[in-house]
Amino acid sequence: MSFREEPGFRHGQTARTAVLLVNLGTPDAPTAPALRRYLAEFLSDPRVVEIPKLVWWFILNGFILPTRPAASAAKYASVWTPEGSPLAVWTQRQAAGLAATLQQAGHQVLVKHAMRYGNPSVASVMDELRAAGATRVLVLPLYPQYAAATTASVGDAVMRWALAARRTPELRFVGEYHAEPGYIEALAQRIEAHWAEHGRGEKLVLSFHGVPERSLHLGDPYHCQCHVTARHLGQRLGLAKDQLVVTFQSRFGKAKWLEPYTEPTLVAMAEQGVKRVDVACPGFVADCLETLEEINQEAREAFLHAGGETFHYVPCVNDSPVFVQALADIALRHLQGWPTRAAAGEAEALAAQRERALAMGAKQ
Ligand SMILES: C=CC1=C(C)c2cc3[nH]c(cc4nc(cc5[nH]c(cc1n2)c(C)c5CCC(=O)O)C(CCC(=O)O)=C4C)c(C)c3C=C
Ligand SMILES: [Fe+2]
Ligand SMILES: [Fe+2]
Repeated sequence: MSFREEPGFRHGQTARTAVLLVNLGTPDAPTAPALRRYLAEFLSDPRVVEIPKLVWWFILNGFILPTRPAASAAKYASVWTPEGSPLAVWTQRQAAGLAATLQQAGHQVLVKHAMRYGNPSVASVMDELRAAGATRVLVLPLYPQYAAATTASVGDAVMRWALAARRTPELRFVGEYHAEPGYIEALAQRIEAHWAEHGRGEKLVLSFHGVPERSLHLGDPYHCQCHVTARHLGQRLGLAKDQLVVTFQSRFGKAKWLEPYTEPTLVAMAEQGVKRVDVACPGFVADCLETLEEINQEAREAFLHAGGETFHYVPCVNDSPVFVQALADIALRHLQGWPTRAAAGEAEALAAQRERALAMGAKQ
């Protein structure tokens, strides 16, 4: 095994601290070829589909990749913006907002974003950070609830990059922030602002991305953390138990996933006489295909078709200042002990100068 060449080592170069935001990723374009590349990478991750490798290889290459890309591309086309995929646009804005917030608070920290699948890849951004002199990297996955399929997979990608590095930076990973006060507050304010503008539904449905139910029995804390987020949010909004409904969406394949499923729940509500619902997706911090198409188009249609009258989708926290501040709070808590102040950088440069002077003295 050979290890990557590093940027040339220079005495006195200021060691830099970095924060890397990582989200799931998205195709480069709403086209079948771009979807095929993206889905091939995404669905080949053993963290995402946990069935025997060979069996899955045949299913993926024999059935899914020949058909799903075209169908998914049409869905992506319905939410694509002039600036690109919504997930990519919001993630860039979150990184820019976090950089500005940390800078305004006097911290000199590099902030970049990467995508677990697609571009910019985790490996390419870690290379950029190393080239910029980062020797300490805090990895902050954009998933408030920990799941092996998402959070652990981000860790895998960073550690895979590190396995081939000559000089590995110091690494820290944020695992979860499902009960972070700033995140709950950002969600609550989004919902309250929506109510102030549009009025309230009879029920607030909180739809989280699903995972196979098996992962719950294998010890994944995701299901529990979704419910904790929902409980905090319900308390903050002053909702009674029967006004709040937690559901899980985006089921993939035939296995049993976390229940209740979002769309059948909405249909059942409409059939039972609920006329008006609000739906929010707290597990997604950025609007994306799963919120804008699956919820705001498909689930809306199903609810209205089943007799519901008014369906309101509440947008994700995206780049709301309260959420960006929450990201900064989480980052600063995990950065403790690492130099992030300009003064600390200068102190390091001075120490290096002293080291050089001592080395020169020793030679004479
Ligand atoms: C195959 C199984 C999947 C698991 C397990 C899974 C978990 C999971 N996903 C997210 C967040 C997102 N998923 C998104 C899209 C998406 N998810 C899957 C499959 C699984 N997800 C697929 C095949 C797709 C692609 C779209 C499609 O073809 O249906 C997205 C949106 C990306 C975008 O570009 O907008 C997000 C975000 C979480 C949080 C999660 C587990 C907790
Ligand atoms: Fe997903
Ligand atoms: Fe979906």
